[in-house]
Amino acid sequence: MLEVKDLRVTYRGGGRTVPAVRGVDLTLDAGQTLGLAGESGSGKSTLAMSLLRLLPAAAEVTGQVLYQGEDLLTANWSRMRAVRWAEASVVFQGAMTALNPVHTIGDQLVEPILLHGRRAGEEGGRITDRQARARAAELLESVGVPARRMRSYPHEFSGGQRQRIMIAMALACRPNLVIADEPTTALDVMVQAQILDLLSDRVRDEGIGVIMISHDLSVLGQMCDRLAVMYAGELVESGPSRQLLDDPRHPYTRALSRAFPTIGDPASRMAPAGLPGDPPDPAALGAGCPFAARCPEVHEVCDSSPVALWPAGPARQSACLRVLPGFPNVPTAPHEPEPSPEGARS
Ligand SMILES: Nc1ncnc2c1ncn2[C@@H]1O[C@H](COP(=O)(O)OP(=O)(O)OP(=O)(O)O)[C@@H](O)[C@H]1O
Repeated sequence: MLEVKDLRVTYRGGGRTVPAVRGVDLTLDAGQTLGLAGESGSGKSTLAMSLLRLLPAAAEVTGQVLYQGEDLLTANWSRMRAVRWAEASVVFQGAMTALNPVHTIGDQLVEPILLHGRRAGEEGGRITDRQARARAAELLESVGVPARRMRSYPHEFSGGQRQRIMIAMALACRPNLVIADEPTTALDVMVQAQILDLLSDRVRDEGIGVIMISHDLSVLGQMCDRLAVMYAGELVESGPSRQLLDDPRHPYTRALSRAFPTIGDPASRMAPAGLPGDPPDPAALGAGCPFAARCPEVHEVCDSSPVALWPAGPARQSACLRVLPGFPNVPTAPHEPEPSPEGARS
C-alpha cells in the first residue's frame, strides 16, 4: 500500500540547513502496523508529516512516497486534499488543540463524512445527512463514547475521551492508512492501554495500515507488527517487533529499549533511565555512524565506514557494522544490500 523510497527532508531558513530525514526507505502493507521509534529530534514527526505533505514551506522534500503506486510528492493539491481526508488520516498528540472548541463533536465528525465519506462497500457513492449522522454515532460508540454525547463540546470530555474522539475522526472517512503521531503520550498508563487496544481493534477489523510514532519502544511493541528505529534522520534498525525487542541488533535500539520501563513489568522500572549524551546536531553530521560518539560498543572503523542498513537476519536490518560477518573488516564503499521490508540507504 505504501512504499517510501529514499525520502529526504531538509529544513532551510534563518541561515541554517537541517537535514532532518536522510534517505529513508519504508514499506507498509494493508492491515499492517509499523512502529517508528526514536528520541526527540530524530526526525520521526518530520518523516510522518512529509508522507502527506503536511510540512511547512521551509521543508524541502525529495524521494518518492508511493501510495498504491501513485507518488504523493508530485500529486496536485486537489488530489492531496482528497487523499488526506478519504484515503489517509493523521492522529496527532494533544487532542484539545486539534478539536474545534466552538463546534459539537457530532458536527465535527459529520462534516468530513458528508464531504469526503464513502458509503460502506460502495466506492464513490454519495452519502446523505442522515447516513453521515448514523456513521458518526456508530464511530463514537466504537471508540467507547456514547452516541448521545454527539451534542457535547470538546471541553466537556476528559483527555482520554478526546483522544478517542480524535481516533474516531481519523477513521471517519474509512481511510486505508492512519498515521498516529504519539497518540497516547499525554495520557495515563490505563487510558494509554485502552487507546492502543482500540486502535489495534480498528486495524484488525478494517484492514487499515498504520504508522505509529513514539519515543517509547515498549508502547510500540504492544501493538505493532514491525518496528523501525530512527536516529539522526536515518533508520538504524528494523524488523518484526518481538524479535527486535527481544534481540536488538543495534546498540542504539538496545539503549532505547532499556531507557523506558515495560508496562506491567515492575522489574524493568529499575533499569537505567535515559541514554548518556545527546543526539547529534543534524546540521553538523560527519561521515560514518552518527551514533558512534555515544555508542558503548564503538570501534575505530565506525567513524569512517559507509553507513547502510545491513541484513541482520530474516526480515531484519541493522545499520551497525557489527552485524557484518567479516567485522571489523568492513566494506570500503556502500553497496546495495539485499531487498527487504525497510529497504536500504547509502
Ligand atoms: N520547522 C522546522 N524548521 C527547522 N528545523 C526543524 C523544524 N521542525 C523540526 N526541525 C528539526 O528537525 C529535526 C527533527 O525534528 P522532528 O520534530 O521531526 O523529530 P521527532 O523525532 O519527531 O522529535 P519529537 O519526538 O520531539 O517530536 C530536529 O533537529 C528539529 O529541530
